[in-house]
This record gives sequence, C-alpha cells and structure tokens, in this order.
Amino acid sequence: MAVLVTGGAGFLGHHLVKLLLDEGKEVIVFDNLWTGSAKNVRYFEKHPSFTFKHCDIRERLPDVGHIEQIYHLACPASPDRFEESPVEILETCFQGTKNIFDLGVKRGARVLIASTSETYGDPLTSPQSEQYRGNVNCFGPRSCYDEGKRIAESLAYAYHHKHGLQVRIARIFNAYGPQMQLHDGRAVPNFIASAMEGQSIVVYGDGNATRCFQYASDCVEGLHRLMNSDHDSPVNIGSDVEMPIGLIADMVARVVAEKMGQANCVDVTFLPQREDDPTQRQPDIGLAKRVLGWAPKVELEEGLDRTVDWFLAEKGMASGSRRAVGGAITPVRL
Ligand SMILES: O=C(O)[C@H]1O[C@H](OP(=O)(O)OP(=O)(O)OC[C@H]2O[C@@H](n3ccc(=O)[nH]c3=O)[C@H](O)[C@@H]2O)[C@H](O)[C@@H](O)[C@@H]1O
Repeated sequence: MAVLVTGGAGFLGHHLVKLLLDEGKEVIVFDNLWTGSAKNVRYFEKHPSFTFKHCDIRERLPDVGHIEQIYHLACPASPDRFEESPVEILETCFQGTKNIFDLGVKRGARVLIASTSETYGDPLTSPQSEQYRGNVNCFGPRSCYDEGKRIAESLAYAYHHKHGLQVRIARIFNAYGPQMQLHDGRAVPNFIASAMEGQSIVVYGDGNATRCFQYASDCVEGLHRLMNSDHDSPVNIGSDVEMPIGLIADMVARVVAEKMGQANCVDVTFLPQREDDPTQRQPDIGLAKRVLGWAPKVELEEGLDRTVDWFLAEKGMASGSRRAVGGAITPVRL
C-alpha cells in the first residue's frame, strides 16, 4: 500500500515515516524543508520503499501514482514561527490543505489531518473534550495557527460532505521527542538547549501554566490507529498527565545536569507570559481510548531521558554516568 506523508521531514513526520516503513508500506514524502530537516530525509533515502518530493503544498503538487492514505502533517508547529510567518502559515493551513484534499479526492485516498489542541484556544474548561468549542482569539499572535487549523477541520468536513472524501482528524496535544530541532522554539527543546549550553532556562509566566506532554512514538501510534479506524470526527491524541511548565523546566535541568555529570543544574528565569498563551491544557482522551484502544505509554521521565540522550548524541556530547545533582531548583506551585 502506498502512503503519502506531507511534512514527512519534520519531527513527527520522521517518526510516522519510520513506523510506516517498518510495517512494509511504500512511503512518499512531500516537504519543502521549511521547518523539517534534510537530515530526517537522508535517514530514509536508501530505503527502497521511500520517495522524497521536495515541494510546497501551497503550490501545484507533483504527480504521484496510486496512493491509499495521506497523512497531512505539513505546517510549522512552534509558536515562534507563528509570529515570524503568520501569512504563510494561514496559506499552508487553507490552500495547502485544500490541495491535499483535492489530491485525496482524485486518488480516492483517505486523508488524516494533524489538527491541534490549539483549536481549543485558551480553554475555559478542563479537561478539553472533543465537544468543547474552544476559546480562540481570532485576532492575535497565535490566531494564524489556531484559526488555520480550525479552517482545516472545516475543510475536512466540507470535502467529506461535498465530495465523499474519507477524513480523519487528530487533535494533537504537545508532542516532543528525538528529531525535534534544538532551536525549534517549543518548551522541551528550548529547555534542553539552554541546559546543555549552561544558560538559564526561560519560563514565560509564573511557571504555573500547564501542559500534558506526549512522547513522539505514542503520538504517531495514535495517528496510525486513527487513520485505520472508522471514526471520522475529531479525536484528541495526547497525554492526560497535566504538569506545570515550571516543574518541567526543573525536570529537564536536572536530567541534563545528571547526564552531563555536572554538580549543579542551570537555574530558571521567569519572563512575562506571552499573549494568548493558554494557561491550562489537558485533553480528555476517553474517546481515543474507546474508539482506538489507544493511550500513551511512555512516561514523561522516561521520554525526557531518551530525548536528552538523543540531543546530547546529536551534539557529540555523549551522555555521562548519572550522578545526584544539587543546586537551586525553583519550587513551583501547582
Ligand atoms: O502541541 C500542541 O498542543 C500545540 O501547542 C503548541 O503550543 P504550546 O503549548 O504553547 O507549546 P510550547 O511552545 O512547547 O509551550 C508550552 C508552554 O511552555 C512555555 N514556554 C515555551 C518555550 C520556552 O522557552 N519557555 C516557556 O516557558 C510556553 O509559554 C507555554 O506556556 C504549539 O502551538 C503546537 O506545536 C501544538 O499544536
């Protein structure tokens, strides 16, 4: 079976491509390497079932033969990019998604889109179930992504009803893991980068904003199960273990210091909260458990351990033996 992955050179794309190749699929990747990496592509280039097409999904798409499924992941996902390239992100979410849906109709392929917890905006209720309609600011620094992903979901609904396209919608909550860019801008790689470089970790706000981080392999397993399920309404894919960001910063500082054999952790600096940054986020994953038989397996401690090992290896800084670490850890209230 041939499967197309848009954004397959990105962080989640990499893990998904690996899973699909491992199960014997023919995989074609579309990526313009905007936020994805050539290194992620090189990793697979010798695989006989892998094809890479360097292209921008906002433009005319390259020809592909028979494909049965499309995982549509292509879009920058770091809030830093939202501020740099809002127009391009909106174009990707609307025109890019529309081009992919047209391809899905032409080829009779099922399309799964990577939507997001950001469709709930700064939620007024917690945990967020798929029925919650969200609290999104349509005129702010995050709106290109939040509204972009909401229009992508609307397009999925429209194509399903007008053209009979088979759609699957995954609302992904805060994924992290190996293959992220060190300077991606999201919390986990930022915290690891600062700790590895011996710099203070920057936390926006008072450290009490919460997130639930899910490890990459859990996330792509959820996407894969959703694609192969009968469920055509949105499904939350995330961990439901909620933690304050300040505590995650402390955990990262400690893991990096232990692995680098340092006696003290880097400290944490608090800067003002960013505009429209959600203060509380936790998915209700009851639906994913029921209809997909899926729940995340990798605990945060284990996932951070593996992720830090990967970043250290990438930088040629082999992980040292772990030792107890002292130093100032900023206490955080939940
Ligand atoms: O995965 C999701 O559910 C969505 O949320 C993410 O947005 P956000 O939750 O803000 O992700 P991060 O940038 O990792 O930030 C998490 C929290 O850490 C804080 N943060 C981030 C980076 C940093 O250096 N310091 C810091 O305190 C942020 O202000 C925020 O409160 C991104 O928008 C998307 O990748 C994704 O669709």
